[in-house]
Amino acid sequence: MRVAHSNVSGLVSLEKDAGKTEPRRESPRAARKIKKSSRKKRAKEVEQAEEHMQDSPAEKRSRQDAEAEGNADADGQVRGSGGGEEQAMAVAAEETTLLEANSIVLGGFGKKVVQKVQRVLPHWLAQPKLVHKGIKQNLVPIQNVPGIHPRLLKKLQENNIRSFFPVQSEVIPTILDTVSHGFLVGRGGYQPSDICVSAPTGSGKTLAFVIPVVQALLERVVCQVRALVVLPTKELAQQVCKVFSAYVNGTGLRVVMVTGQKSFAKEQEALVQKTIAGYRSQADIVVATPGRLVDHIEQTPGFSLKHLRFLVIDEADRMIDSMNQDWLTYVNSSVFHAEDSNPSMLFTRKEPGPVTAASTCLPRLPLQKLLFSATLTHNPEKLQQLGLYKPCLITSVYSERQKVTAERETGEGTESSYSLPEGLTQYYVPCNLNSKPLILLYFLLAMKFPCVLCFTNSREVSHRLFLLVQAFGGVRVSEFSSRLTPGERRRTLKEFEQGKIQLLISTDATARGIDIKGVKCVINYDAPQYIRTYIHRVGRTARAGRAGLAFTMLLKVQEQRFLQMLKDAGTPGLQKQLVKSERLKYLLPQYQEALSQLQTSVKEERSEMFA
Ligand SMILES: Nc1ncnc2c1ncn2[C@@H]1O[C@H](COP(=O)(O)OP(=O)(O)OP(=O)(O)O)[C@@H](O)[C@H]1O
Repeated sequence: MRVAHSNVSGLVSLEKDAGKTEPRRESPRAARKIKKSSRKKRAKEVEQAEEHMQDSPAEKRSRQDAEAEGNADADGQVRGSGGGEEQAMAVAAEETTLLEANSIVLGGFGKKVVQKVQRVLPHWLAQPKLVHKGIKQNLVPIQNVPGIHPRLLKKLQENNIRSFFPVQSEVIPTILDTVSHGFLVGRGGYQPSDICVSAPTGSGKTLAFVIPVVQALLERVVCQVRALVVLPTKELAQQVCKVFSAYVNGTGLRVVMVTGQKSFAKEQEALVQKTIAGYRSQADIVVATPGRLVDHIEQTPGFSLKHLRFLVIDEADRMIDSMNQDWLTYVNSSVFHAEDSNPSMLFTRKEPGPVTAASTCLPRLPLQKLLFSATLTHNPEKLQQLGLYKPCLITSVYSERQKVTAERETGEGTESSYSLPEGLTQYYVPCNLNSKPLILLYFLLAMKFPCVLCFTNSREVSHRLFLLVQAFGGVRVSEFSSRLTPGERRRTLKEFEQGKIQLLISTDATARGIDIKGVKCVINYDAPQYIRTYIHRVGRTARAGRAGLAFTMLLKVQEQRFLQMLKDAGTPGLQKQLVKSERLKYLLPQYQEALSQLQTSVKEERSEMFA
């Protein structure tokens, strides 16, 4: 039976069911003892009560008299007054003790001292190789970086690259070192380490993997898919594909992009060719988005990754977030469990495991993973999903001050070190909902900001803001979001890069990785929710050591949280930029007109949608 009663703190406690829960304080033995003694006492009380009932009438009367005078106790012995109460209290106290001994406290909402869990990171994460340099002061002439093939040096010069950025001069030799004995076997026959690179936006990570991958494959004889680069968006894949194409040009290596920009059949044709002897790979390097890649692994006959040597995961933290698409499982099964794998192959394919005598008997073709991101997670559980082998981490920071420790957006409570571009100047602009569009127009019209990339938090806001600015006039404006077809998106980015668009209003579709050289200023029209989003958005400017401005519009209610988020992240020097309402006044009449025009446009669009 469960009996509810109040304990001292007023919380309700339940007498536990026998055998279901354990006594709260006493050991089982002590509890049994207490129970036994209480049973004895109760028996004694019952006995005495019975005796009391059996008294002769005379005795009863004298007892009653004595009781009336308050002088009788339960034993029939005459005591001092109040003896009954005392006894009742003693019994109650005893029962409470007994019940407490046999009960658990539910709730327990009082403050408890919780011991802080000390996080212990794996050594490779806790002790990264730090590239502690700024871009401009630490350019390394390309000839000074050891191991680069003369052919590639020539290509670099052709592409106007005279010096390497710090992260490139560190990462390129590290990767090249792992292929110093050719790409078919690791050094000494061992599986090479996977390499993770965490470096700020615009620090040149793309070239840091393009150069060593192309160099490693320069000597290949048969065309097979040996490098696979996976990226989260089509635009990024296209960008990376362009860089690869610039460096494989004239080498005989082939790069194929599979992102869904072309029809599936066209991509299949580009990947494999059917001959009388079977299927022949047409690609050495495949640049892909995860969904389309899985489609080809499943549905393209002859497309195989069994010769894959490099798996490059760009924007790695974002790609980890998309692990639920299971793309890595498909890649692994295509690499290690290919149906047409030949057991008599000189180089075996086995997933990396412990080094044993048996494992070193046959030469193994290793699969090396290369991870790149400006906001690489330091969460071991997340990284574990990638199945990294003896990874090493290269982290680039400009200064201790700019070392950002944050990963609050995921709420995972783990610390990561991010850093922002050296040439970035950041401001926040206090505003209210009505003044937001006016401030944006003021920046563009009065302050004449050229080439502005403006971020909103949704495609609806992007579209309306675009319509509003268009209706206002005087600004060459475009929008970029999933409302546009891939072709329109490509065209828009091109025009923006060519300077034909002054203001590009975008969702977070352009927040990551997109490299548009002329972006002078980023405006967060809607404040980003997470530090990672902020870092990628503002990283569209101040690239490659250039200067750039970032403005974040903040409503009063957002100010504290946002500034705290940046402060927690250790982001220095966010300055306040006030725009006084008097300065916006001259825009008001035209703005009112634009608003009513916007209403008409929205109505028209709605009626078109439901027509
Ligand atoms: N050694 C170099 N010399 C001159 N320019 C370079 C060099 N390396 C890269 N760049 C240029 O710097 C810009 C940024 O490079 P990249 O896009 O690789 O940066 P990133 O680190 O990948 O940035 P994000 O994290 O935003 O993706 C590009 O325009 C690129 O052409």
